[in-house]
Amino acid sequence: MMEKKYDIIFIGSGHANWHAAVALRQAGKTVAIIEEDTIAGTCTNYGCNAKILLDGPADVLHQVKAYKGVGIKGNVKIDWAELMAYKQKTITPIHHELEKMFNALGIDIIDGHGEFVNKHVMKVNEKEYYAENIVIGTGQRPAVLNIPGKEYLNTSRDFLDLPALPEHITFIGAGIVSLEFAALAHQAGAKVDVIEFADSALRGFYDKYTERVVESMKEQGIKFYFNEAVSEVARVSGDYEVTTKTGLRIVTNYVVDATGRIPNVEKLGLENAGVAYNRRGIEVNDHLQTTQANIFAAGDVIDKAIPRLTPTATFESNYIAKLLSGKTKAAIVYPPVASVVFTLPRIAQVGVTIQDAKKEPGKYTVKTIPHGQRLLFQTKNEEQAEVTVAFDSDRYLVGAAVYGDEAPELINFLTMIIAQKMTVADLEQAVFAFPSQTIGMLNFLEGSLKAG
Ligand SMILES: Cc1cc2nc3c(=O)[nH]c(=O)nc-3n(C[C@H](O)[C@H](O)[C@H](O)COP(=O)(O)OP(=O)(O)OC[C@H]3O[C@@H](n4cnc5c(N)ncnc54)[C@H](O)[C@@H]3O)c2cc1C
Ligand SMILES: NC(=O)c1ccc[n+]([C@@H]2O[C@H](COP(=O)([O-])OP(=O)(O)OC[C@H]3O[C@@H](n4cnc5c(N)ncnc54)[C@H](O)[C@@H]3O)[C@@H](O)[C@H]2O)c1
Repeated sequence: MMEKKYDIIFIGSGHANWHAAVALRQAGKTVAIIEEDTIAGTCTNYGCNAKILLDGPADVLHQVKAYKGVGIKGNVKIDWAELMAYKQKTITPIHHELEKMFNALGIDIIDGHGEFVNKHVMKVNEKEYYAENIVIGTGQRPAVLNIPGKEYLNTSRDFLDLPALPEHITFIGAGIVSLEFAALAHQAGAKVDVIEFADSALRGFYDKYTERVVESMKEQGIKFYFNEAVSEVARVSGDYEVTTKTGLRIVTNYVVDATGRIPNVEKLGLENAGVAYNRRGIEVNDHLQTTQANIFAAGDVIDKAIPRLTPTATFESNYIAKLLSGKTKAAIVYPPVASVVFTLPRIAQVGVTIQDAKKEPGKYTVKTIPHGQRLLFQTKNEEQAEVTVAFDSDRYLVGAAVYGDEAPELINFLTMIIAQKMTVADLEQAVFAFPSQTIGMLNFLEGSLKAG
């Protein structure tokens, strides 16, 4: 029996979907969101927000340690249980607030697992719902290694809810999730090791800076094992023994599997709706339209080359809102996308990667700005803080990579210059605050950037 009819049904309530759901409802459309878990999705509940909240004191501690011997004495430490209680208190209300907003706007929330019956009909708990358009924003889930002892592996979501900090934590994978959590767990007082089957960490980021981060984390006391594939986890007298194919054995208190994330495309009935997908996600065209004309996809679940991040999911959601309300017919055009790894120290990048720019010296000019060395007074005793920038042949800034604790803010500043194609003359239209790392950056940039 058909329960109800809508203009648009969204599957998933994360950033990929809820911005469009709100905008389309405000534009007068009838809208429903199907959600089987917590409203607001990964970023809010089990990703970015929860992570950055726990990272706050770790970041402070990291900076305190940078002043040891040059102005700070004594030890400060993190009370994990207190911090976790603060995290729950701050993060938990957010999904309730969002739910209230949906209710107030008249967006129906359908609680349960959504599955396509055909290209217009979704089934949830044996009830059927019709929609003219359907948007798939089902996100990704953590990959779980298929090895003996996989039942002992914890995910990023488990880690972000740990009531007590284990004494010894072992992370499998040296990707973004592992290294961010490793940095934070170390500052919180845990003994930490990272096992990675490749020979380097944080693939895709500028290798000079990823190597520096790993070196810095090693100096802090975090152990790294590269070229090691975990083959088994066993229970040994209350602890866990992690074994790799080469025979490395680590006895630990807690194991986090952070070996990647996989798109939620199974058990969605995509075949019933004629929606094509592969193991990287749902296939879409340049209008985020799937192989079925009335069905769209957004966010992490899309098979895409750009980073799977909250701001990219939000950008896609805003685009779908414009498309389905008739405000645009144009293809989606992605602006430069900034990515940050919230390790301690942090790294970030945007636009043309420094690796790619270096491969084409005739096309790009690469410059290094060692602001930690040259302007140490503006950093928090961070001598290694550095930015590498790439300019095109017209001297526009087209790419940047940042190493240092202020990477998230600096990359946003550089992203603005790239996105707006700013020249020295444009930048001279504002007087920036001093001392600050941005103004330091400007002095160095001005020698290479297009004059006006
Ligand atoms: C630990 C961690 C830290 C992160 N940190 C950052 C960061 O600092 N910055 C950043 O930009 N990004 C970060 N990310 C990535 C970011 O969280 C994602 O890019 C973002 O959440 C993607 O949004 P989405 O809406 O596509 O997917 P999600 O937020 O995952 O939402 C998908 C929703 O769909 C629901 N769903 C799935 N299938 C069905 C179904 N069949 N029926 C009903 N509901 C369904 C799920 O329950 C989920 O709520 C992080 C991710 C993780 C895991
Ligand atoms: N700051 C951010 O923006 C942020 C933070 C966290 C997560 N995210 C999102 O989550 C995704 C990253 O998730 P992730 O860190 O789990 O994945 P990832 O792909 O970044 O890293 C996984 C790592 O695990 C390694 N690995 C795979 N199998 C292994 C094995 N058997 N043994 C040892 N190592 C193995 C891989 O070589 C890789 O280095 C990102 O793509 C991003 O979308 C973003």
